[in-house]
Amino acid sequence: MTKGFLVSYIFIKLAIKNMLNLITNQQMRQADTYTCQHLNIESVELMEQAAKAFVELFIKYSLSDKEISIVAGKGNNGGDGLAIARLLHEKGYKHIKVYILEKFNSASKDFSINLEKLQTLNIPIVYCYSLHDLPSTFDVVVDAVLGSGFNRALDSFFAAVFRHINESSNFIVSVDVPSGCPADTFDIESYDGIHAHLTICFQRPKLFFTLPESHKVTDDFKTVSIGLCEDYLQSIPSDYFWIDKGYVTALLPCRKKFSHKGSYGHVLVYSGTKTMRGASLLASKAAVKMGAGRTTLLTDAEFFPFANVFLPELMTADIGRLNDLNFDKFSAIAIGPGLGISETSREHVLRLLKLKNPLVLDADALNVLSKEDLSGHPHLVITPHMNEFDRLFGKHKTWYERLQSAKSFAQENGIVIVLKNQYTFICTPQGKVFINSTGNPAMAQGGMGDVLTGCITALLARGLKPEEAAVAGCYIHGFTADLLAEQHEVVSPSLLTDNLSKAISLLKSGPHNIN
Ligand SMILES: NC(=O)C1=CN([C@@H]2O[C@H](COP(=O)(O)OP(=O)(O)OC[C@H]3O[C@@H](n4cnc5c(N)ncnc54)[C@H](O)[C@@H]3O)[C@@H](O)[C@H]2O)[C@@H](O)CC1
Ligand SMILES: [K+]
Repeated sequence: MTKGFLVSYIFIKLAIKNMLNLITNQQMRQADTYTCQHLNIESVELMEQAAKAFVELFIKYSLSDKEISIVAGKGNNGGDGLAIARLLHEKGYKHIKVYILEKFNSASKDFSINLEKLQTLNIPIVYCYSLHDLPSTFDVVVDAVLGSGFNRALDSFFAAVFRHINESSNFIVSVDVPSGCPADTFDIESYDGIHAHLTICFQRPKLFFTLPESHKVTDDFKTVSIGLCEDYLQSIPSDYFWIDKGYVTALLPCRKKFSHKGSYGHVLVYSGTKTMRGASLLASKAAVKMGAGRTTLLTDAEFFPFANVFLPELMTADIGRLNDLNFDKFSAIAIGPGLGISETSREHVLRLLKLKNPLVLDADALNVLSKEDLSGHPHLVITPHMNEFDRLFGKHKTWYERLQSAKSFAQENGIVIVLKNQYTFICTPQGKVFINSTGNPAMAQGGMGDVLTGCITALLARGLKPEEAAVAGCYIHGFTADLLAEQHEVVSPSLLTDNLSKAISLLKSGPHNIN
């Protein structure tokens, strides 16, 4: 192992250590047991911590004047529900009612302890043996029937209760996981569990919630720390990591004293067809704003004046004199935005694939290739959306299957695949999947992908490895849009691009307010 490689290997290990590895329910239960033994606490204390963490977030939703119905099972998820009822009562919530579903064979120990505590308070408790014991409508429901212990198909009673809650509640907040959700098997074809408006997950988000299919199960999710031993959690092997701010900030290269434009790399952006040049301009502008030392747009000579007026920082190269171009001077190349589908486009992309330069392929650059063209390019990042991905790799029935295809292709062929999604998946040659936690629906507008391509290419040019550039590029792209979405209903690609460099400074320093 060379010294450079060793240093970067240790760095990646350390950096991964600081990120949330996503784990299964069963692993979470092991962490639960480990934490109690290691910290020498009773499991009921952990339940109290979980309930406190839930309540701390729940109260931010300003629901204290609403009628809160806690619907509880009799396992530990139900125990959490009872503790939450008590803690909300202590916080002054006046309209709390608890419904306990009596169709469990037995109650867990910690459920029973919490029931005893609850019975001493002035909170109505309804023991439900049939659907008729539940009210006809609910305002706010705290769903604490089934959590990670859900392990078999729902019988008709539970299915009917969940259907009733789904149909007659204004706002449903699930504790840890919506009741009846098979979070580890991803099998929701005939889902009959709770559909939450919000799920407050304990300690880790569930991988399933990052897949579009999860919209049947929860509209949104948030994660709270409940005090499980992080060292133990981090030691659990996982291929899935939730990207956080700290990880990305550590990846970003600094701008150093005595540096010059040559220190920050040179990006080349291939221009698109005459009708879609805006796409390559957006990618170029993103590269400039992302801090590339130089950015060159490869386009027809007749377009040079327009490009220069649009962005004076841009340099230009004549696509008509391609054979004279020395590609060695470019630290990273982007092709695809607005490229157009043609035999010439394919020739251009194949030519670039033969070079050693770090390369980002997006949009039509992917549409003119086959899966076979993509193998064995160690400096390659591809950024397909779902349709582009499925055209290359075949139709997929579910997002989980699609993710598995991307994960194995990236690993087997040594490339980075940025599979775009609300939570974009970055699949690496090491077989890991980094899941981007930033971004929002205000970004859904043509040109947004072109900006992402420019962001990733600039970071490649600035010296980041392909997987690092993809992770940091996606995070910053979404982070900028998240800040802007606080003030703008739509975050256009141009608006986002204009704010990239400001957002990077904020990311490094905080506070997070772009205006
Ligand atoms: N793992 C952790 O980190 C912690 C977990 N806690 C809570 O504990 C929960 C897990 O608790 P449990 O292991 O008791 O599991 P649950 O509370 O999810 O469910 C357990 C009960 O449900 C029954 N059950 C399972 N599937 C069913 C079905 N389809 N129909 C009817 N009954 C069914 C089981 O037989 C058992 O009686 C978590 O989701 C979380 O809410 C917290 O209290 C504290 C910390
Ligand atoms: K639940």
